[in-house]
Amino acid sequence: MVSIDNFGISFNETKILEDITFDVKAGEIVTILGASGCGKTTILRSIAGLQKEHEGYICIGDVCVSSKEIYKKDREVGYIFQDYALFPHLNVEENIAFALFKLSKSEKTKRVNELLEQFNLTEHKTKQIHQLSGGQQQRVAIARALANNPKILLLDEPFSNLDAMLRYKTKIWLKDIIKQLNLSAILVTHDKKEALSISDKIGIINDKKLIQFDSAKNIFDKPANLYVANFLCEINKLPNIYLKTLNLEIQENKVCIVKIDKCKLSKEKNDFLVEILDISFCGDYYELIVQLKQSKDTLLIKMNNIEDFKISDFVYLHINKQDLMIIDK
Ligand SMILES: Nc1ncnc2c1ncn2[C@@H]1O[C@H](COP(=O)(O)OP(=O)(O)OP(=O)(O)O)[C@@H](O)[C@H]1O
Repeated sequence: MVSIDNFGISFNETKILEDITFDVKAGEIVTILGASGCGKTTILRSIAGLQKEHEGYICIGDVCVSSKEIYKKDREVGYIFQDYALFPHLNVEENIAFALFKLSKSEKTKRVNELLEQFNLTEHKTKQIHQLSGGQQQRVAIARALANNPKILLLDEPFSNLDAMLRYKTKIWLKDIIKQLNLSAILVTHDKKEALSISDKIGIINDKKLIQFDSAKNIFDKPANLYVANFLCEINKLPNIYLKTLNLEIQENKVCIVKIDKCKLSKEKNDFLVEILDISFCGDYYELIVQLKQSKDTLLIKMNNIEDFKISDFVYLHINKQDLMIIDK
């Protein structure tokens, strides 16, 4: 297990992160999500011991490895970097062996062979890195990160260099390895769909803080605030006129949202007449932009079937009351 407690960091006297607290249990995958530059990689680097100066504590198991008072360089951490950071002048087996400098020659050979076998790399062991495909390079990076049997696995955008199918397969494969080896894994990605599908828990960072940390399902179903909802889900913020018509009163600091696939259009009459401003074909669904006749507010709608609707048609907007969510601004 890895515990991050009250973690904070500044660069050149500018605070980047503060009060970050979360745990990753053995066998658990946690994904850190947030806008570019919010500090995701900095968290991974600090856990790996590559970023020495920070506030708070990082503990691996029962041992505090990082605080103002203690700094333990030797941590049981494997790190898969975004660009894999493989050594171009070393071949596959040498790249993997590099992590095993503490072992004797015979122990090293034994472990490298085990890893080559486990990661299906034996036939490529003497190849240079540039002679490998993206997926093979990634397997070398994973083998190297796991060579010393770490307890913690850190993954920075591990799938970004792979095509869609390989990305999907690798995600399942990596998830299995993490569960089998009972690792605590922390992953950084920009891909929200990937985060939802691979993670046991997701942490969202905004404005230096961890604003929500929960299971993927809970975050998706109950985003803590408008930032999380906008970041992870596709939503509409419902305009005041909509709420007024429904006699729905909400506090000043709250907003009412609805997911775009929960908004339906039909010719069946109700209070919410809308004009269809645009229809986009998106493969297996359509996206429509509609404008409320009463207020000129626009909403985005996702529908599988648009019947015979056309741009400039006037139709009615239907949203079930149970699909409305009232959350913090
Ligand atoms: N060693 C450093 N010295 C100064 N500033 C740094 C240093 N490392 C990171 N930063 C700054 O800290 C902020 C967070 O960087 P970080 O790489 O952790 O962000 P990120 O969320 O991983 O970004 P991205 O999603 O774009 O990879 C950025 O503004 C970055 O410029």
